[in-house]
Amino acid sequence: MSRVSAAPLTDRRLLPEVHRVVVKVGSSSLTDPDGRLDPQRLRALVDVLAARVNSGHQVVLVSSGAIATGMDPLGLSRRPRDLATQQAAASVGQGLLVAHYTRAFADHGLRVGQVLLTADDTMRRGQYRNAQRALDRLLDLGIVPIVNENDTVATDEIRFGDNDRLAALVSHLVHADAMTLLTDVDGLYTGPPTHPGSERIAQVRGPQDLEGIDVTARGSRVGTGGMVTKLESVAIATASGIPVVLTSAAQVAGALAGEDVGTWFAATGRRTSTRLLWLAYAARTRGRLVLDAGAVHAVLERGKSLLPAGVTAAHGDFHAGDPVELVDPDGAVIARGLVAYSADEVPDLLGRSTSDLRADLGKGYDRELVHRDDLVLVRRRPH
Ligand SMILES: Nc1ncnc2c1ncn2[C@@H]1O[C@H](COP(=O)(O)OP(=O)(O)O)[C@@H](O)[C@H]1O
Ligand SMILES: N[C@@H](CCC(=O)OP(=O)(O)O)C(=O)O
Repeated sequence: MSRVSAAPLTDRRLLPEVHRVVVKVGSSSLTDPDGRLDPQRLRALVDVLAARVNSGHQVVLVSSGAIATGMDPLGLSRRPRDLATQQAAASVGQGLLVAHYTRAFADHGLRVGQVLLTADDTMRRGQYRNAQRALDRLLDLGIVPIVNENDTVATDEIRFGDNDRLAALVSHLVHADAMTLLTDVDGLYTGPPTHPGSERIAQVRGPQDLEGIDVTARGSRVGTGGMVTKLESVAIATASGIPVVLTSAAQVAGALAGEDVGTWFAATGRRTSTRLLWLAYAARTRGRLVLDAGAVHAVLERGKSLLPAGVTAAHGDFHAGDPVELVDPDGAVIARGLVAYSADEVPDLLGRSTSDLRADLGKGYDRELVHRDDLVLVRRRPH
């Protein structure tokens, strides 16, 4: 029987009981040494996930590997670097990848459903609800959703590129009890795993446990994000109450059984709105607003909206509704927010009181520059 609960899971030994898990597998765990899809590795993963589903649990699989799978049919010996060829490879590879999953899960009597998402789909309310409904229904029908980024329509500016952060947002979307990130290393190490002296970190209780850890080494040849995007993903998930196990695909059975494999990241916060989660951790900002000392105090200490009067400069080319950074007079980022005006309107507003703006420019120009509901304070990042 699976455990259904609103409180974050605090003990990894309870993982076998949780109802809904998201499992993200990276390209590096599905490929051979030449970077091509290795169907044996895919099957080994499916065997473990199918056993879990067949024992009454739900699994959402976030799988990379479309580009890697498309390399062979396109005659590419290396992973393409330019966006257009990556999109072509993903377009060819995604269908083949899902065909492999369809066959492998069918051997266990299970069906799969393909779900392709863009960053927008995990953030904008209309799309978000749609994706949530579809995923919920698939799970209710006993189907295993297989999620990937919709590579062919994602442009450079808005794409995730890696699936690590997508997996965290999907975990939030489906109210997962836990997330598992599977990669080509068996856990987080104190430094690049190939360096002598680097040691596996068994447990991370919060950002403080990550101080001094070197995650800058390039990832595998086929993967994209490396450990940096994995820790960003972990930060998103754990901050919204979802604990994470990071380990290798070879250890997935042990990880889901709650054994001491890989690295366990405890939940650090509670569920929050997806929009603010996105704003805090994942959105790419379009500009920055420089606050004076009074505005910094109002935003940080008094929970206020940001008014034009407290802003001394605006940089960037943003539209109303875009994410921007709020920085203090020294340039340190203190918050992120959705700005209510476009970049060309802002210069006329700066430093002016709302009554002055209303009298001069008319009603509508007395609104906040960034409303409190559209603002998140920037927490320390774990790297
Ligand atoms: N401190 C660290 N601990 C573990 N792995 C690290 C660390 N720093 C860098 N890495 C690298 O991150 C890589 C995994 O990322 P990536 O290649 O993007 O995998 P995936 O395709 O699974 O997303 C590993 O191969 C490893 O070399
Ligand atoms: N959507 C892309 C994912 C890119 C990728 O390689 O991601 P990852 O292996 O998770 O670092 C694909 O399916 O090829």
